[in-house]
Amino acid sequence: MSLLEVKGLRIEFPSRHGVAVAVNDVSFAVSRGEILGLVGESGAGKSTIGNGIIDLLSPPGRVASGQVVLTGETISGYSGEAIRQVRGSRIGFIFQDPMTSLNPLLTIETQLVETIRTNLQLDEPAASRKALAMLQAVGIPEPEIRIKQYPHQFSGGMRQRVVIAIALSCDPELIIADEPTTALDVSVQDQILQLIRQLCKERDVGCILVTHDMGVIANTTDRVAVMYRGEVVEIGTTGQILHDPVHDYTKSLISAVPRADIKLHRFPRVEYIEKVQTTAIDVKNHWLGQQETFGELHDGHLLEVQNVHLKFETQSAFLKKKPKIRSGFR
Ligand SMILES: Nc1ncnc2c1ncn2[C@@H]1O[C@H](COP(=O)(O)OP(=O)(O)OP(=O)(O)O)[C@@H](O)[C@H]1O
Repeated sequence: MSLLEVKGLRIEFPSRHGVAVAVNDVSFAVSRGEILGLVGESGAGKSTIGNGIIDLLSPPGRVASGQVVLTGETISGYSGEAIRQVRGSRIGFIFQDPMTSLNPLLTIETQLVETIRTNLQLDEPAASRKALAMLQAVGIPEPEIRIKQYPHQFSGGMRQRVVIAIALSCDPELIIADEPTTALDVSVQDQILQLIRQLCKERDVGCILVTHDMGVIANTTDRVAVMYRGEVVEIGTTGQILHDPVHDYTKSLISAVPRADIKLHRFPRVEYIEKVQTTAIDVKNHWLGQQETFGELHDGHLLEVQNVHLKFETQSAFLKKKPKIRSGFR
């Protein structure tokens, strides 16, 4: 039996203007000790899935249909005390910015001990011993001294290690790590990812790793689900996805990863075009950074270029205006 099964999940955000479907018919499974990457560009619905699994959707978000099953128990539909018992003790969370997860006014010891005591019913001395052991496990040097300190006395990477210690302190079955290294200095990003991987393997904890970065996927995950506009367009082992991608969108994500062995003289080539109507768009030989030279664009098409989105309502609008860039390279 899989540790976690997500079956046909649909998450909606109703508003006065209609219902935005953020996640549509998403299914995947995670095994114990497995790192599953959820990858896709901004707005693909990755974080919404993580939040939906543990009922942390920001209002008015709601799980409209589908099921989330943890070790055979259907937890979708849980609320109040039932979902609080799942959060923290059975599913741990690691967010992007460690400062939002840590209370700046409390020592690391207080925060770890409180979490452990709330979830594991240990007395104070036992919880303190476990807190110290967790700091050791995540590689904090001189943990007996550091445990008495406050978050601002730690570097960003060390703070994220503390957050990992808190997330794992209650022996969860699953960790959801949402862009856990995006806010960190490049020099420590890989160390943190390898730490998450190592601890999940050692402790047989499943992990959903949310990222927009194919480089992170390549170095950290066992399997990958590629998300595009709220749907999983491709799922497979990391090796399959990286070396033998099937979907054009996956191919475009992979080609956007900078490679040290290839010297680029020009911007990366446009890789992915979605036709929302039937007329073809010829964007061959046009390069990002030279948007004004795009040619042959036909009425009513939406053109997607890796992480750069260009939207043209009509051909005449394109001729009159410069294309609008909604988001740039990361
Ligand atoms: N509070 C909200 N209200 C309305 N719609 C929302 C809300 N939160 C998310 N959405 C919708 O869900 C979609 C997916 O958002 P989500 O944050 O899950 O994407 P993501 O893939 O995690 O991107 P990012 O990496 O930028 O966080 C958004 O495009 C938006 O339509």
